[in-house]
Amino acid sequence: MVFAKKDVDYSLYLVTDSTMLPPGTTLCSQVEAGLKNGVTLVQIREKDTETKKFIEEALEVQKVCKKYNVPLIINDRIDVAMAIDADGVHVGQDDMPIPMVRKLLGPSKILGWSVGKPSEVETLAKWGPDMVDYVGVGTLFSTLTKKNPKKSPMGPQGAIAVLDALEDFKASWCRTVGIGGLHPDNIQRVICQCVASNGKRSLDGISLVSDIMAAPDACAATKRLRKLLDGIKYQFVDCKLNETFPTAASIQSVICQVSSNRPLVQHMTNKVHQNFGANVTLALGSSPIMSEIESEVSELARIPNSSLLLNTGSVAPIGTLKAAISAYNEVKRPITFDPVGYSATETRLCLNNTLLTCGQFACIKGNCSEILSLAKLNKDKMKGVDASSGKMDVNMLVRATQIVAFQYRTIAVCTGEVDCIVDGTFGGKYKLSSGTAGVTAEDLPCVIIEDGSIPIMGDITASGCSLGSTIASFIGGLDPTGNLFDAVVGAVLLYKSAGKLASTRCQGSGSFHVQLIDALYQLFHENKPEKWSASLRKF
Ligand SMILES: Cc1nc(C(=O)O)sc1CCOP(=O)(O)O
Ligand SMILES: C=C1C=NC(C(F)(F)F)=NC1=N
Ligand SMILES: [Mg+2]
Repeated sequence: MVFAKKDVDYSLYLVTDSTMLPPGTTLCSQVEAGLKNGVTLVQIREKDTETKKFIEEALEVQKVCKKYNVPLIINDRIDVAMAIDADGVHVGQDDMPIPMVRKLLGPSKILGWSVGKPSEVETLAKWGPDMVDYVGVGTLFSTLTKKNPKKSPMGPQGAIAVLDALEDFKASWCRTVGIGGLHPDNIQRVICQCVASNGKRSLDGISLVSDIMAAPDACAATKRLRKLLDGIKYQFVDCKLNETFPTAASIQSVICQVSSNRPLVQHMTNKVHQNFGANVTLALGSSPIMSEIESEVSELARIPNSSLLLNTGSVAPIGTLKAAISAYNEVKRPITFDPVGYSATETRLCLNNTLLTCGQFACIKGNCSEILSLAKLNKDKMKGVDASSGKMDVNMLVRATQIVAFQYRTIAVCTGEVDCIVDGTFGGKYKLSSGTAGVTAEDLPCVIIEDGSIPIMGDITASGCSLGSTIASFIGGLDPTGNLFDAVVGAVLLYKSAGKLASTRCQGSGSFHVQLIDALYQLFHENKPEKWSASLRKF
């Protein structure tokens, strides 16, 4: 049986591994359980099996695949693939070169290649459409399944770079599956975030080993995966994600929700910010808890209206920060991420990039340089920097904020003289293969808040960090019917207006600290956004 290549369904691609079978299961029983519940492609990958046994197993698996009319791919062993007339072969970068494999297999067989970086895509594109039919994009997340791993986890951002390369090098024929550490807790995020920057393609499927092969109930495991793949909405927070333009009325409603829900805002943040952040949170009718104890994150996340502010000035061990991200994601409670000093040092770059792959953030907020670095638009690439004033051109700021919002499927906030806020959640909608149907970062709705500069803001500690406290309070205080974008925009608008008010009342930076808390308290409790000095405008 020859499968027409265009008909291959890459959506749920099972790769076998008989070294992890639970008691009472066999290679074939696990594969059949998968096939019965939605596996659409099978690859037999048995690195340590002798050829004779490998062929016996492959023939058995092939029989089961034929029963479900699903193609069988053989990993690495081209000889075995030809001997049993399998439907295709998958090879890695260090296996037989693709052109040779294609010569042996002939044109109609399916040929897959492991790809980890754009340069490998350039090679594949040069070979043209008759060579590689699909690529395994990985290693997405750390995994114990692949022995002596040669690649460190690339995260969704690494996969985006590969998807971009496929578009840049015009390899439109080539399909893609993500692989490496994929499980129900990260699959929707991966499909949602792994979209080419031109919006024209997302992954065609996901490929996994242990989630099914090591599952005591492979039927249930496969059903769960199938449901996530066929879903269309990634509801990562317990509130509304619809893209509406915030108004004074909608912001007033957010404040009513916050004051009645009194959110618990867990701060994992730097020492300097802790005290002031706690007072800002209290001024906003919310209750702060400054906790970096790993063993209590799950309990805190489960408290109604919990909200996590993760400020990477925190000195908590990375394991604690990762545990907090997982705990809040698991219960769909919001995380506000503040990648302080994002790329100022190698250490911070590595820490921030690692945390950015660990979970879904409701909001990512940073200053101009942090957002520009996150968007990989560092200054020298920036035509927009005005030589004399050194001021950043608003267009560049908006562009960078849109890129961050798009790539992390989050609400991105860039703070400075002008604040930009972009909604990159797409309402939580996601889809295999077709990306965002061509919608790109620059199409994303952006709100600008300009109220002139407040120079004294820079003369106090934790002014930027405390905007994080404000955002986390507002998001955390939402009802399930509350709107995430309204909450973030409302928080920034309130903070900017309070800053302006405080700067007119203070005598210096010392009293500015106090005046800022008073102004936040006053504007919050008055709850008259239409009277605030800072104003919104659509970009
Ligand atoms: C077979 C394989 N290839 C990878 C790559 O990165 O190319 S990672 C991997 C193992 C994936 O196993 P699990 O789903 O259990 O994490
Ligand atoms: C190393 C591998 C990487 N990717 C894939 C697949 F996902 F199937 F493309 N299979 C492998 N064996
Ligand atoms: Mg290999």
